[in-house]
Amino acid sequence: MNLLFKIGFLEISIVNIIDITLVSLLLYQVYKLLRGSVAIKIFLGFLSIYLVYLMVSAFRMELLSIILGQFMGVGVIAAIIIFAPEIRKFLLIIGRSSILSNENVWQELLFWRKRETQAFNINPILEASKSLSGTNMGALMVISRNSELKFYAESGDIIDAIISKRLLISIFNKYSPLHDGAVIIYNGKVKAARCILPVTERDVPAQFGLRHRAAIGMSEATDTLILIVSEETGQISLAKNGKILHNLSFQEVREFINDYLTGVDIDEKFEPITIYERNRYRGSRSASTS
Ligand SMILES: Nc1ncnc2c1ncn2[C@@H]1O[C@H](COP(=O)(O)OP(=O)(O)OP(=O)(O)O)[C@@H](O)[C@H]1O
Repeated sequence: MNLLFKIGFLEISIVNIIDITLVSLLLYQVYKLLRGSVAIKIFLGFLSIYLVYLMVSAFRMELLSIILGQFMGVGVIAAIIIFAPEIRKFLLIIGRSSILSNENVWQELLFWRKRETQAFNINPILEASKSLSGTNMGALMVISRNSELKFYAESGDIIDAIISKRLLISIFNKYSPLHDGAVIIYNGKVKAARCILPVTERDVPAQFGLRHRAAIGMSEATDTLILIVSEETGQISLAKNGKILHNLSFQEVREFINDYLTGVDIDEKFEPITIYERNRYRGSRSASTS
């Protein structure tokens, strides 16, 4: 059964409407993924050529449609090469938002194991952050609720020890051989230290150095919450889903980590980097005019 609607001389079926809605959603997701990067300009270029190609074909302009058709054919391969990092990110987003990406779900399905709650005592993380921030020691902590992040853990040194304030402070002590890089915290344990995180390729405010860029990059690639202690200012920030919250109080940090670990959706509370930049600009303008 396929219901048909008539709008003037146009006939649209339910399937057409679903098709158009899905394509619009897909294009919006691709736009969101590429927004702020150079790739968006290339993507819009491809899209315009494709639209011209469709129009030319509809008007049966054969010579032009053959030329543009050839270009589109080669263009698909070129797009795969040019957009390789974005395609990877897109697949990662699909993978991480799927319920099957949760390692606990696999364990449950395969071994009939009861799902464990990933909430654990976060006081050591907060106390260590307080101490590190007070002594201007930089730190980068990746908190994961549903994955051991083996791939990233293996880029550093595996530790697999129960978290404690002393352990975290020792790791991030400037003289410790483990201080360079990030720690991965999962299920109440420091899984690894000295881990290398993917650095974001987006434009970020100049004040954010490599530590913050790595935190944002990791939050784009995985469903984790990343805590950053700035070595320069001692300020504490959290990154989630490519967004960041800067200069947080310890109470706010506690609430965010607790919410994240108990499965509350906190993504909406984070500021996209573009908004962060705008607010900062407004803030500095009002400060200079007052
Ligand atoms: N890709 C990465 N993965 C993990 N850790 C990283 C990565 N890149 C940088 N770091 C960490 O960040 C440190 C450098 O921080 P940098 O001063 O450039 O950043 P920042 O964002 O300005 O932070 P801060 O405010 O602490 O100065 C490095 O010593 C290293 O420990």
